[in-house]
Amino acid sequence: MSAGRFIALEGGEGVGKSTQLRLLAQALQADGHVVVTTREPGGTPGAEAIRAMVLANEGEGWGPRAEALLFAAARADHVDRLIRPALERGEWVLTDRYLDSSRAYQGGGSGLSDDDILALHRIGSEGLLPDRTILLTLDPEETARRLTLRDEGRADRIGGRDAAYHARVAAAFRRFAEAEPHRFTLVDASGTPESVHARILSAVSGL
Ligand SMILES: Nc1ncnc2c1ncn2[C@@H]1O[C@H](COP(=O)(O)OP(=O)(O)O)[C@@H](O)[C@H]1O
Ligand SMILES: Cc1cn([C@H]2C[C@H](O)[C@@H](COP(=O)(O)OP(=O)(O)O)O2)c(=O)[nH]c1=O
Repeated sequence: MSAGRFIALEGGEGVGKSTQLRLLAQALQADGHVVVTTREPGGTPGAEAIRAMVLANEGEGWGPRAEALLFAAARADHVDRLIRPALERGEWVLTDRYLDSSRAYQGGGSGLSDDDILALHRIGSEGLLPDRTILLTLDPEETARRLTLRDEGRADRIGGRDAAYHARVAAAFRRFAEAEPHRFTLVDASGTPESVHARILSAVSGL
């Protein structure tokens, strides 16, 4: 039985992660693979319950440390009850966001140290990393245009933070990709969905 592979799509809000995840899943299924698609925060009932709490605009929200703990707890349930079992069955797992979003948002955006975020990941998920992380990059103007078309100005608690916050997030993602070239593939998210999909297909061909 062919071993499963674990792929994460990462990047800022609105770059096209969900769109590309669907296209990649279809391509892998056409290739005969069993593919599980999922997202973070979420993917299991417990993780989705945490998602609702952490992204809701109501109430006073969470400080960066509490936020990092909540995302790590959601991930622990997601890894334990969905990701690891699927990989052990030899299936492919594609997730829309994973650990590097915590590193970029709670680390780069909110200032927690990368060591602290990685320590939470060791505790929560035994440090499980994807076989490949695809980082979608897009200039902020085009990203904003796509978000406006999709969300008509609505934003969740984190998406609604200011441009400087999201610029720190984007810079953090790039730092991670430069530091771990074996795991990350940088993909230009501009152009038609099909053209981005073609770039992603060539990025995962080695897997
Ligand atoms: N290549 C593309 N060109 C133009 N619009 C796109 C492209 N890919 C996705 N979109 C649109 O942009 C918005 C954000 O895409 P989405 O896949 O939801 O991004 P993310 O999951 O990264 O937030 C959606 O309305 C989607 O239909
Ligand atoms: C997984 C994860 C997501 N997030 C944030 C990123 C997003 O603002 C939000 C997830 O919402 P999401 O649905 O991914 O937003 P979008 O589709 O616009 O990218 O949670 C973190 O801050 N830390 C994390 O560990």
